[in-house]
Amino acid sequence: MTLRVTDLAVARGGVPVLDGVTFAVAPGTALILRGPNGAGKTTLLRCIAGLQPPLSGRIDGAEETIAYAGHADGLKAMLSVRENLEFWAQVFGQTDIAPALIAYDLEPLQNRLAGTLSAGQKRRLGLARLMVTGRPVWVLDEPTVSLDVAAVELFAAAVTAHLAGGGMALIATHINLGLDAQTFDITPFRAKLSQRSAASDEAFL
Ligand SMILES: Nc1ncnc2c1ncn2[C@@H]1O[C@H](COP(=O)(O)OP(=O)(O)OP(=O)(O)O)[C@@H](O)[C@H]1O
Repeated sequence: MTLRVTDLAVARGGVPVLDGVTFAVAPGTALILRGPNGAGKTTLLRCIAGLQPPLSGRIDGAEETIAYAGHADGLKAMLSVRENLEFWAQVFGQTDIAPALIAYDLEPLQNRLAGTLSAGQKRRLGLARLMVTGRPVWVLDEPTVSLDVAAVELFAAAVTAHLAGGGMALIATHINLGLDAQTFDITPFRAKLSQRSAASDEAFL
């Protein structure tokens, strides 16, 4: 099923940030979200992932299909790398964590407590989690933060394999991942200043 966003408006802290956002991500494809700092990428992704409601508009194809990776890795510090993946696999009704361990070169670290990993290693584990969800739509907010060049390549390979299996990816990033993907610049959809100040005024009433 295609992920379809239609005429979406989103707000942060009660202030409209984006308005009229429309795009689609078809099976087997990725869409790269672009836009300067503060443009609203995180806010948009959080709405699509169901973490906050939109102001208006439609999101279709997102029910029970999305695996979201935001700025926080969401690891269980007192579980090992392997136990973290087994935990998430169980949550999503999956069993096989081996491909995720291999894809992110986590086998040598599998018995380490997640809390003892470096920032980049934690990020690798956070991204490996996507693979054990079995979910087709990966919604990723700055996934390569803390990753070295080799790990970025592992990530790009994991996304490419996911797409080849009919998956989808919506990725906010400032770097070039080398993926064969379309880009979508959200800058033209920034809410008008008048909308922003109107909302702020309301907050004072
Ligand atoms: N809790 C908050 N309350 C009010 N405004 C907020 C809050 N969090 C973020 N904002 C504002 O909302 C706007 C959109 O922020 P958002 O994090 O979605 O942008 P972004 O495009 O992801 O930025 P970046 O590239 O820096 O990560 C920004 O102007 C930001 O300052």
